[in-house]
Amino acid sequence: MNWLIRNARIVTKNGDLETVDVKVEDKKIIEIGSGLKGKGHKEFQAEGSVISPGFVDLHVHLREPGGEHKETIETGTKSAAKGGFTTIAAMPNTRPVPDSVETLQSLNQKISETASVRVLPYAAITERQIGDTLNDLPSLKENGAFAFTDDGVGVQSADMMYQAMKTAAGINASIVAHCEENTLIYGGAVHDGTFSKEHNLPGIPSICEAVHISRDVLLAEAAGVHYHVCHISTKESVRVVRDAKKAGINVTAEVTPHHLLLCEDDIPGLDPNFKMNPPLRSKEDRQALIEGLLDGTIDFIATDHAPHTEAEKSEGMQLAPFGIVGLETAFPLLYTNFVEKGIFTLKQLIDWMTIKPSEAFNLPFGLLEVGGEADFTLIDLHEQREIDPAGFLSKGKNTPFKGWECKGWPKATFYQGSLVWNEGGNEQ
Ligand SMILES: NC(=O)N[C@@H](CC(=O)O)C(=O)O
Ligand SMILES: [Zn+2]
Ligand SMILES: [Zn+2]
Repeated sequence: MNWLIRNARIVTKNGDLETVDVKVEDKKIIEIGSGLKGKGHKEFQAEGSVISPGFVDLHVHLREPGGEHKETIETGTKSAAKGGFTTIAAMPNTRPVPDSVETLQSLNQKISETASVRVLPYAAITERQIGDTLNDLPSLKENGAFAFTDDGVGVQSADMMYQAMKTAAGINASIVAHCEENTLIYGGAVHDGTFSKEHNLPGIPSICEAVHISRDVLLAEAAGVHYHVCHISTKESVRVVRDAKKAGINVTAEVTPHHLLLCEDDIPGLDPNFKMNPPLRSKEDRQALIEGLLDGTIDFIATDHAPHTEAEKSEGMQLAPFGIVGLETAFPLLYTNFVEKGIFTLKQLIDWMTIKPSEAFNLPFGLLEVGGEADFTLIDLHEQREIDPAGFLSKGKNTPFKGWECKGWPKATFYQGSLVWNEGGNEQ
């Protein structure tokens, strides 16, 4: 399908909004300008909407194979499209784990059959993510592994991490780390702080994350690899990454919308929709994450979309699984609470959700440009609506943001020139 998007507002390099038409042919953007003429192009009236490159989320749990009761590649990518995402990277904590060429190939097959946006599959660092045996990273890379991670658990052995990093460096691949030192978890379900004390619960201290990051940046320096920190959550972690960058170490980091928006003081009670890993930390930690993003220590935003069933999330704070969904609420939440309040600019927010993750991993996505992929989303910055999990396309309804009033809803998403999400009323 060839499209002519009419009168969308594009964010220019210096952050202004300019009204443009965008012409799409053969999955590519072929022209951006005003008053463009089409020849049989289908028109899409985008008056009043901002056009952004499709969002890129490098931390998503699609749960398939093995966790289809929580999410599938089909439902997770529909949820992504509705949230404005056109490229997502799928975490490997599935059953089976993509730790062999066979399991990865079968995952790729399923993606090509059922995904409605681009899915980049991570492969695991260690066999079954247990941490004992290093996978055959070169073969996995040859078969389409986007990068390597054991997300869901930390790699406990420094030697294992070092071997993985050296191997990854040799094949120009990235190591992506869930940073958690098992001997410092203490059975915690929440952060070791005011909430854990008030409710007499075991807490996960900040050092549980920061000691792994400290270890890993030194290993990454020695191995000469690109090392990426998942869901950074503490002020100590931000400091370690900042110092490592200053020392010239090739480290990048991501932060989630929930760690930017919430802290332990916002947990209303023993509600497992506020339970995720890493946990919501202190308000000083939250402030350090915002500052880290603003000064470039933290490179981009990733949702860590982690769907679980309502039954699983009803097991109480201590027993319920860690994780919350994020794809359908990320942009509206961040736009409303940071851009509308003047803390981030619209351009900063869009960059942290598009070009910044792409640059960190050398991906050719995340820009709206002539000759580039026709991956974009049209966003209504004015209509205000309440977050209603019942309306999510994701199977997961586990969000702490139910009832939050937001603006900035993606109204239509195009992936490779196809309309993959549309609230309707704009096609002619
Ligand atoms: N973040 C979470 O709380 N949960 C993730 C695992 C992870 O990202 O570590 C999950 O798979 O449910
Ligand atoms: Zn993780
Ligand atoms: Zn995760």
